[in-house]
Amino acid sequence: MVALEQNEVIAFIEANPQFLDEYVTSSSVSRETFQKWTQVRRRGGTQRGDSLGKSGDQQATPWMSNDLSTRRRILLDHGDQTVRLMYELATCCGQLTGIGDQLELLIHNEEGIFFVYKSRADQQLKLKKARKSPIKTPTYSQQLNDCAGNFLGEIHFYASLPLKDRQMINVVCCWGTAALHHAQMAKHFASEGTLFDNFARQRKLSSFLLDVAKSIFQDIVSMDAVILKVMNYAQKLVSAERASLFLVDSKTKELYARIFDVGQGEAEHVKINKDGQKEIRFPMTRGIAGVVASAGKGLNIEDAYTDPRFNQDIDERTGYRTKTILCMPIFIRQHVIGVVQMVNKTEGVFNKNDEDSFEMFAVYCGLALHHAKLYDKIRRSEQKHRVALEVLAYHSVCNRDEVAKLKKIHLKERIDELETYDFNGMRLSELEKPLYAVYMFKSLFQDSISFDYDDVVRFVLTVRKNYRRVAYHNWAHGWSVAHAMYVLLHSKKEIFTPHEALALFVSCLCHDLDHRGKNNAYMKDMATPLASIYSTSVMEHHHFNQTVTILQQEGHNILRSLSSAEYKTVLGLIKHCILATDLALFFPNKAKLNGLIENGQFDIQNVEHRQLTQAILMTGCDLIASAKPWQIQTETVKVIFEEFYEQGDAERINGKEPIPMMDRTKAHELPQMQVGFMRGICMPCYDLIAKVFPETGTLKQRCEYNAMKWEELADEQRKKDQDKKLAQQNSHSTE
Ligand SMILES: Nc1nc2c(ncn2[C@@H]2O[C@H](COP(=O)(O)O)[C@@H](O)[C@H]2O)c(=O)[nH]1
Repeated sequence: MVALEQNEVIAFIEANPQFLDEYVTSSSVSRETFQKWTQVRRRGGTQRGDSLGKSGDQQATPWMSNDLSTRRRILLDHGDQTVRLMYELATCCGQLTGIGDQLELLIHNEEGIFFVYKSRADQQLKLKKARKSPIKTPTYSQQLNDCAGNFLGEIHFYASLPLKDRQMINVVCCWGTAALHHAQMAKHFASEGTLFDNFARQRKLSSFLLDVAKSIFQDIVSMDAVILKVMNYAQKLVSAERASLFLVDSKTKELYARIFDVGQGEAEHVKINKDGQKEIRFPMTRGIAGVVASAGKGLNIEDAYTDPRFNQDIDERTGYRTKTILCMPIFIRQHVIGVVQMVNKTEGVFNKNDEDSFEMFAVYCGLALHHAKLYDKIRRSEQKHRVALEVLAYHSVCNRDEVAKLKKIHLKERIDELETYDFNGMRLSELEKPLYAVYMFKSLFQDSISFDYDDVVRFVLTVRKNYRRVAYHNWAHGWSVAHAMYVLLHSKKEIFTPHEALALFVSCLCHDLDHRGKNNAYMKDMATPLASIYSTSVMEHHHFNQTVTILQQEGHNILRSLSSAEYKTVLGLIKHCILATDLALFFPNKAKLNGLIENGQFDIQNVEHRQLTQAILMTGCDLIASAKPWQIQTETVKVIFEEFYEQGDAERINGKEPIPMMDRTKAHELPQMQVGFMRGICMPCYDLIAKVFPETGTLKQRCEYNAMKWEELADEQRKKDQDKKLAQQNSHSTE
């Protein structure tokens, strides 16, 4: 192997700078040799890494020494001096790369961009405004950002830097800026005791507050239980011998102990019994707790008996000797609702940290109290609600006499008059309607569904009881809609399965349960409780809910022979059908079904198509009055508008202008409104039904006839109005 001349070696290295870096940092060179080399680099006055910037820091900064504890101390002691820490970081980079005299540190702040240098005179760091256009361009710039990504400054290198050095600087600066962040945090905490104690305390406080939050939201059982748990935490948090919670009695301006004397460790506390025998109660003008509750500010008392405000009575009553007190107000919505008091620090007095932690604890205590109060309030209102439901259920369920009375009446095998849409349910007596409803149920399902006859009787009678005595949306309407569905199902038994037919019939009978004679728009405008429960189809959701409530009453479950899966399916279909009676849903349903039929895609065996058909059938039955003989139509419309006008009157009383249809001052426009309703809703509905079930064509014809009759009346009304107008004009002209 030929030995190379020294100048050949130097020429090669200068021509291949990365070779030296790769060789020096490879395993060919031992750690000791590497460190010896870097020490050598450190000693030379002009050698790389001794100074920083032009003025240079001639005093070498031992970043390369083995023991960096001194440097670490400098970092921690200057945690709040960002520029100093950045200077140290730049110095470190200079030493690592060996070009400390060929780099500069620039910092950016709201006043501009500045060079950082150490003055030779006093070795202090100085800032010098940087030129807008620098004299020379750095070969490499390392950005320095803080942990939030804010730009702090940059280190400019003016010597060529191999890739490895740049990567090393990048890594060091990443760690350096993170260390800078933590040094700042540490400095902040260090002002209140040792760094690590504060971190430990913060960690303990955080886990305590997290536990409190968990106990509030996860295992809340009662207000006392939560408060007791919270008090125990707090007592341990500030190492107090005892803890007490006093609540403000705003009526008597007193404080009373909700939980008193939560002892160290065990869960012993003086539970306040209901008759108040042991209750600790005193005026808000007395004691440290009274002062804190009145002023709304915390107090840290180092020697209770030397403080004139201290109330010794309680010590005398309990035989306990109070020395130190830490007392904080508890706020809910800016009001002091109580005070929480820690007594006798286990060692010494309560310090600043205890005060800070306890202040934060008091917030959580307020949260716990507030939540517990809300929870107790909810629990009480739930009990009240349950009682109300029990009372309601008792009075809204049919009684034995009603059932016996109905069962006495013999049901004919067949009531054929019921098998036509023209049947006039209005002429039935209050007893015949439920009887005929039971008959229709029996006639439709006796061969397909197993049911208890008495259940059906009770169910029908209770459904009747749960319709209100409003002008139109009453039991007679429910019965009439169920009758229309009966006629269809009786004539076309094969269309729907027994369960589908059952759902359809029951839905019609129940579809307006507990209707108040007001529509959904009214319920929403008046912000009624129902409107706050249901966001869409308010009344229809309520009608369904009432149906389920009745089915759940003892002796009313007409579906009890179904399996749980069948029951769930039928109930789901009942919900679908009742919700479909919301006229707002008719239009999209109609458009969909018409589209399927016109495109030749309609398939009655398709589940979705069946449900659409069921929805349109519900609307058709719901509006059956419009397809009844004219006499029945006019009688029904009379009560419909009576109900409309009552709603309009209620809206006026509440300062709202009713729509014309509900405005009794526009009663003369009724015929025209009916024309609109018949032509715009009823006719399209029956037209669509006839497309699916051609034999229902009579409904469409009857509806057409009624629409024409309303048009005649509307014409007559228009003529009258014109004559009246003419007469008025003539009378004005003669005057
Ligand atoms: N203007 C008219 N409105 C009518 C008529 N028949 C019924 N209706 C209204 O339609 C819906 C039906 O839904 P329901 O389930 O509540 O009965 C309802 O708002 C009725 O007031 C009519 O002939 N004219």
